[in-house]
Amino acid sequence: MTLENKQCAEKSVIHVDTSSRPYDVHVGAGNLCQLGAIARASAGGARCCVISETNVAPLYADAAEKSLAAAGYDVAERLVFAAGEGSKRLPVLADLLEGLAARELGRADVVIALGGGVTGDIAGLAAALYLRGCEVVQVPTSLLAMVDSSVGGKTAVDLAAGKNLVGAFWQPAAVVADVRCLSTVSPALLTDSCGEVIKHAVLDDAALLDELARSPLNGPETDESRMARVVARNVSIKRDVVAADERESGLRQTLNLGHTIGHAIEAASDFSLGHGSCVAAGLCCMARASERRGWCSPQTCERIERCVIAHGLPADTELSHDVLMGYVAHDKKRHGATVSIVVPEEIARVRLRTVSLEELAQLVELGCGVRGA
Ligand SMILES: NC(=O)c1ccc[n+]([C@@H]2O[C@H](COP(=O)([O-])OP(=O)(O)OC[C@H]3O[C@@H](n4cnc5c(N)ncnc54)[C@H](O)[C@@H]3O)[C@@H](O)[C@H]2O)c1
Ligand SMILES: O=C(O)C(=O)C[C@@H](O)[C@H](O)[C@H](O)COP(=O)(O)O
Ligand SMILES: [Zn+2]
Repeated sequence: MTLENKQCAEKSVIHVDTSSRPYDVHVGAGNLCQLGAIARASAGGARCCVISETNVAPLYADAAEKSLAAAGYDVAERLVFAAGEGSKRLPVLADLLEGLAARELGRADVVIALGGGVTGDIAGLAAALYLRGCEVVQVPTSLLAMVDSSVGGKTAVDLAAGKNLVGAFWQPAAVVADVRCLSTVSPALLTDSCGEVIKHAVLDDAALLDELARSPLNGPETDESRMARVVARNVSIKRDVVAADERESGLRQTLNLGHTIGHAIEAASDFSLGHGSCVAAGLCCMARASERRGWCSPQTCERIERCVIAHGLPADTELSHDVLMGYVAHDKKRHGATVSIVVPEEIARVRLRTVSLEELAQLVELGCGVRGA
């Protein structure tokens, strides 16, 4: 195979057909230089502004802006906020909105969200709000953002009461994922992101789960080609769900697998633990609870735990059940005295259950902190 063909083989385009707007997710090595052309074809507009953060902007904003200018955009001065979950807050959102206004972006102009899930969430929300909605192109640079947060249109900031409590559904005009950007990601962040990859495999792809358990995605066997394939498969899994249920009235709630307990672990750590690691721990806790309730087999639970542990991700939490329940009580999926949870039954089969807070407390007792007990 010639080099040119090999590069073509690593590229894929996944079409996402949500009811509010259809768009394409471009996955491949070296895609960043195509950003301008993809934005022009999908979002149009005359002017654009890159929103990024202090770690990612020095690495990739010049290349992104060069590509945008080459495609004919009038590129406004970029907006850069402090990296980290601590920035996913209303004051930072307000600064970004003031920044877009100061740069005189119009409603037909384009926000470029360049970064990990934090950037995608807050820049996506800024785009949803600014002038009651302008175009956004998502350019995910972390693995988590490539496989999950850039796709599906959930945007949000956090409140003191919990994660993602203020947000909007706002689909991008396009997603441009360049797996080459992962070359600058730290091993710890790559590992963290694998939590959402494993979640997708548990939801819909038993063969992928077993492949990942044998050969972890954060291991030495992963080259750009494998990474691009796994990212594209993850995007397809998420695409199928969000296309069927964009506003999370049913099926989309399954994407919250591992999140009821995961979000609680994340908030209790004051966001010092990464989102993907917390999802991995929450997923294993729910799998163990499911096994002990007789909802899934020991083998199913073990396959999930094995894959999580093979990636060096946490398979449990040491937080007390009281602390966990204190945070779960603020979960968005709580409706009065009940909470919606996602329970693994088999690999590639999960069930949504509505449980009382008392039942959830029992599941937490069964699934969390059981190692060595
Ligand atoms: N909207 C959704 O559907 C959705 C889905 C999953 C997660 N999320 C949200 O995403 C966030 C987590 O995303 P994340 O893990 O990407 O966090 P993040 O954006 O904070 O990125 C993690 C770290 O990696 C750095 N980074 C990102 N790309 C890099 C690169 N290419 N090279 C070097 N450093 C890089 C960042 O600067 C940061 O320090 C959470 O806020 C979570 O709630 C949203
Ligand atoms: O896209 C979705 O839907 C998801 O639930 C994906 C999750 O991985 C993501 O963490 C999402 O932000 C969680 O949504 P929330 O509504 O529980 O905050
Ligand atoms: Zn998540």
